[in-house]
Amino acid sequence: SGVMASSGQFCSSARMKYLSQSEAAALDQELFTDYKFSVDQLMELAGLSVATAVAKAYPPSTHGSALIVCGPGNNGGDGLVAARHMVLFGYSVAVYYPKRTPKPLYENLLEQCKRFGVRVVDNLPQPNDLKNEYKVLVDALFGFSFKPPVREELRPALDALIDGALPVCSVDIPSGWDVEKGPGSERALKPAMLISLSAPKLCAKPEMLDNAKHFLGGRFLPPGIVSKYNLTLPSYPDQDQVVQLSC
Ligand SMILES: NC(=O)C1=CN([C@@H]2O[C@H](COP(=O)(O)OP(=O)(O)OC[C@H]3O[C@@H](n4cnc5c(N)ncnc54)[C@H](O)[C@@H]3O)[C@@H](O)[C@H]2O)[C@H](O)CC1
Ligand SMILES: [K+]
Repeated sequence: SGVMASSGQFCSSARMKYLSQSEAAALDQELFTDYKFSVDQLMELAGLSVATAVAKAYPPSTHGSALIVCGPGNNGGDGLVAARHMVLFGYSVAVYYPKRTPKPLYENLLEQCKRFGVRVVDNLPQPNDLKNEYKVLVDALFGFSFKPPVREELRPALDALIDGALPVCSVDIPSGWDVEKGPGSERALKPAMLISLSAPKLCAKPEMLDNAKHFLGGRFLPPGIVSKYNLTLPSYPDQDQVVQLSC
């Protein structure tokens, strides 16, 4: 349990448990092997959480056109799920998905996107021109399995997020950051918002996030995992899937 800030938001950076990269991977594995979740199940909840948090901070009434940059792993899968939910929330949504992993999971999510009216774009405009077409970017390029430095093939996708001059909402990890040590260089992505999934990772400490908004999403962890990893999670309001952290 944490301290309630005057705003009513959860603030407990001193006591918040931040996961290392190996703890995040172990927790994830345990959900599949011991708790018998399927990837699809957790990805759906993760992606719905992302879409919900984006809509709270950048609602469709003011930020109605979104570009979601999806990477080759499950972080990209979360982005594909979020894209579909954002259409239902009233956004016009485009997805840029340059490196596709040929697995039914991702192929099915992409087909669902198309059927829901998500535009799949094969080329990006120059970073400076992104703001002519979009109001908000969702960074679903790399999650907790990322190991810097970024390989050449996905450098242009990351550069679009860095140079796009638009608010970037990062899914789980700001892409390009070290999962534990954070941004690393001056050129690093500076997201306007981070949606940590299941529990924040070390790079989500307030001193690294700067002034970015921070949400926690993925209200799906079994109590046994919460106690085993000593997670200090805020209470989610009502039946919400996301909660905003105030620090
Ligand atoms: N447990 C949960 O809360 C859930 C988390 N989910 C999301 O899954 C990601 C982690 O997914 P994973 O597939 O393990 O890896 P990533 O998406 O982070 O990326 C792997 C992908 O990226 C490539 N890659 C790695 N390093 C580099 C590099 N330096 N340059 C280029 N490419 C790189 C690698 O080859 C892979 O293809 C987690 O963060 C959550 O977002 C799930 O949705 C389920 C619930
Ligand atoms: K990301």
